[in-house]
This record gives sequence, C-alpha cells and structure tokens, in this order.
Amino acid sequence: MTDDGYAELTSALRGFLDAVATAGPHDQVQALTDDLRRWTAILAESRQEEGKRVFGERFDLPDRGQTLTPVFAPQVVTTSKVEGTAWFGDYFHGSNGAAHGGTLPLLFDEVFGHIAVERGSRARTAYLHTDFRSVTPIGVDLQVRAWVERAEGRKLFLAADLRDGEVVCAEAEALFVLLRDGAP
Ligand SMILES: CCCCC/C=C\C/C=C\C/C=C\C/C=C\CCCC(=O)SCCNC(=O)CCNC(=O)[C@H](O)C(C)(C)COP(=O)(O)OP(=O)(O)OC[C@H]1O[C@@H](n2cnc3c(N)ncnc32)[C@H](O)[C@@H]1OP(=O)(O)O
Repeated sequence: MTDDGYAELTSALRGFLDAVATAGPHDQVQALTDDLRRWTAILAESRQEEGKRVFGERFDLPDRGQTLTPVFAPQVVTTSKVEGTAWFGDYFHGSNGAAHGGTLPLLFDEVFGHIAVERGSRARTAYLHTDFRSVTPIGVDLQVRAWVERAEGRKLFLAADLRDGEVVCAEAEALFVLLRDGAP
C-alpha cells in the first residue's frame, strides 16, 4: 500500500459519514457547512477524468479508496470465488439497527466485481437478484463470499451470500456479461 495519506483519508471519510448519520441537531452546523463548501471548492480545482482519480480506482487502498459501498475486505480472491469480511457503518443504516435494503445489492455488486476483475474481464452487471433472509446488523463483522456458478460464452452466472456467524443475512444471484472488444 502506498502511504500517501489516502488510506487514512478513506477511513476518516467513512468515520465522518457515520458521525453525520448518527448526529442529532448541532449548534456548529453552519461552521460544518462552511468547512465542507471550502473543501469542495479546493477539490473541484483538481477534478480529474476517470482513470486518473483516487476514489474507487486505487487497488492498493482499502475499498479501492471509495466509501460508496459498505466496507469489504477480501481475504481470498480467485477467478472463481471471493471471500472476505463486510462491515456496514452507521452511514448504511436503514431502520431498527438494520442496514438499508438497497445497500445489500450494492455490496454484492462490489464483491462480484472482484471476480470479474480477477478474470481480467471488462464486465457489467446485467442483473442482480437479492434475497433478504435476515436483517443485516450495523457495526458487526460479517462474512461474505461469492462464486461462479457457471460461465456460458460471455455470460458469467454468479452467486453470493452474506452471513452474521451462522445467520444468513442475504443471498444473491447475478449475471455479469463480459464486454465485446471495443465496447464502451
Ligand atoms: C462499469 C463496469 C465496472 C466494471 C469494473 C470496473 C473496474 C474495476 C473496479 C473495481 C473492481 C472491483 C469491484 C468492481 C465493482 C463493481 C462492479 C460493478 C459492475 C457494474 O455495476 S456495471 C454497471 C451496471 N450495469 C450496467 O450498466 C449494464 C447496462 N447494460 C449493458 O451494458 C448491456 O446490456 C450488457 C453489457 C449487460 C449486455 O450487452 P451486450 O451488447 O454486451 O450483450 P447482449 O445484449 O448481446 O447480451 C449478451 C447475452 O447476455 C444476455 N443478457 C443480457 N442482459 C441480460 C439480462 N438482464 N438478463 C438475462 N440475460 C441477459 C443476452 O440475452 C445474451 O445472451 P445470449 O448470448 O445467450 O443470447
């Protein structure tokens, strides 16, 4: 990992989003807004095209340097399976201590994507079906795994599950389609 501060920034940004998500009314809200706008203007000056950015593009950083998805720390990545831990911060809270339902397919898409990338393929998600088996808790280390069910030409049929110990939180099935040469 390149120690240029971006791992720390990603972690700080996640912490900030979790703090925003759990804060009540605060008397410093205007100061916070002013600070955010100041940093927005500074960062806007160094806007880069896709391919030259940090966020989501740095494979040497945890979570590729992005905070869009829940934390996913892969432990095994092969061309046929991925295994790792997932962690939903407060930012991903829906209600009653459970993760927002839409964040589950988001996590699965990310996890499936690692298999496609490991295969050296440019691929896109054609469909992603999620079964919600049990509420997904916030702030708990969860186990996630995904695997290739079968490959048919450019079609990669994938499956995954997310567990809290013995409890299955969610399962998913997806079709990734490998892009034709020259496809945008
Ligand atoms: C944006 C790509 C990102 C990829 C990763 C990039 C960088 C790496 C970064 C990080 C790595 C780590 C993690 C990655 C993180 C996330 C990955 C997320 C990936 C995505 O989140 S990506 C965005 C969402 N995704 C779309 O934005 C797709 C919009 N869409 C299309 O771009 C086309 O639609 C496409 C390409 C899907 C197919 O187009 P096409 O022209 O290549 O092929 P065609 O239509 O001929 O279909 C070929 C065969 O698939 C069958 N087929 C197609 N669609 C089907 C469906 N829905 N249901 C059942 N069967 C289906 C046909 O029936 C035919 O089957 P058959 O050959 O048997 O007749």
